[in-house]
Amino acid sequence: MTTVIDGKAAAASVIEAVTSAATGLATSGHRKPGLAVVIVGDDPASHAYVGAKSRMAKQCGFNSIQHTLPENTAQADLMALVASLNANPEIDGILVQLPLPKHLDSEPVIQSILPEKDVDGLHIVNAGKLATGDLKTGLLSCTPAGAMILVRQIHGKDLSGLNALVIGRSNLFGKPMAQLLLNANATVTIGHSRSRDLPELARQADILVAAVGRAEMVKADWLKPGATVIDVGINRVPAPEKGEGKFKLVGDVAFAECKPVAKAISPVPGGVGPMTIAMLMANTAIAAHRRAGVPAPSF
Ligand SMILES: Nc1nc(=O)c2c([nH]1)NC[C@@H]1CN(c3ccc(C(=O)N[C@@H](CCC(=O)O)C(=O)O)cc3)C=[N+]21
Repeated sequence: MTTVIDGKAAAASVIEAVTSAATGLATSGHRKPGLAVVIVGDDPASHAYVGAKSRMAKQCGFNSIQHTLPENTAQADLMALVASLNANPEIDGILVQLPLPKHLDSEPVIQSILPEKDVDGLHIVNAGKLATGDLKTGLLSCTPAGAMILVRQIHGKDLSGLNALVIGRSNLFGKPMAQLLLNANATVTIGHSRSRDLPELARQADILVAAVGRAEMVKADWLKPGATVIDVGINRVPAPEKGEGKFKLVGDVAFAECKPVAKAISPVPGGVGPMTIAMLMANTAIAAHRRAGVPAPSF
């Protein structure tokens, strides 16, 4: 029987550990962890995600603040807000929701966040620590860190001898995911839109991680029988069966046909998505402990 990986349950247990870590800080006389979420513009999907993050932060016992800036915000004003959050001693974590409106350049904004407050793990210092094998002193990118916890549920910590394929090469996900898998001793391949034969690469993978943003691209005949499949895609597609003009979420993996071939598979929704938010909370708790000079928990 195929295991359908329960991302909601895994996220709930991370959140429980984060909440008790936050309580521990508060009862030992420290500030509660402070998370600042910055959102620019009116994109409804972004507002939905940010709302979920702010709610979860409150649930964890954090001091959660949200800055909502208008669509026409200037680059300099966004940079100034980040500078003030960097300087604010009550703030342990800063997240600038992506994507930003087209007239803004996200890279200088992200790189201006203090690395120790970069709970998205996107600052070059944090990316560089991961790339050089330091997984202890920086902050890890949330979605790959969450996906890795799901992989560990199936295979344990040591992936020696296993072939892993990551489809997608973004700084946000593909590259850090590949590095986490490599760090766990997997034999890692990164596939992407210019790869010659993705299905053939996929058929060699014991662990297949799909993050391309193309609905149900990975088919059953791409899988090595017994593979573990982690679906990072989030695609909103029309769902006429739910009614006219309705949509549903699907991943990058054709779930129904792949499930019988896989050993384990993460669904969309209810797989990696909830883990992303949980790891954001985990990073904020870690950052708060470090800034308080208290040994940080690991998740
Ligand atoms: N600076 C930044 N950091 C991010 O981490 C970041 C971002 N910008 N921009 C957008 C993406 C996307 N993202 C998700 C988080 C949770 C779910 C999630 O919980 N999804 C639910 C379903 C939610 C629904 O129904 O819409 C699930 O998969 O079960 C999905 C996607 C974080 N992102």
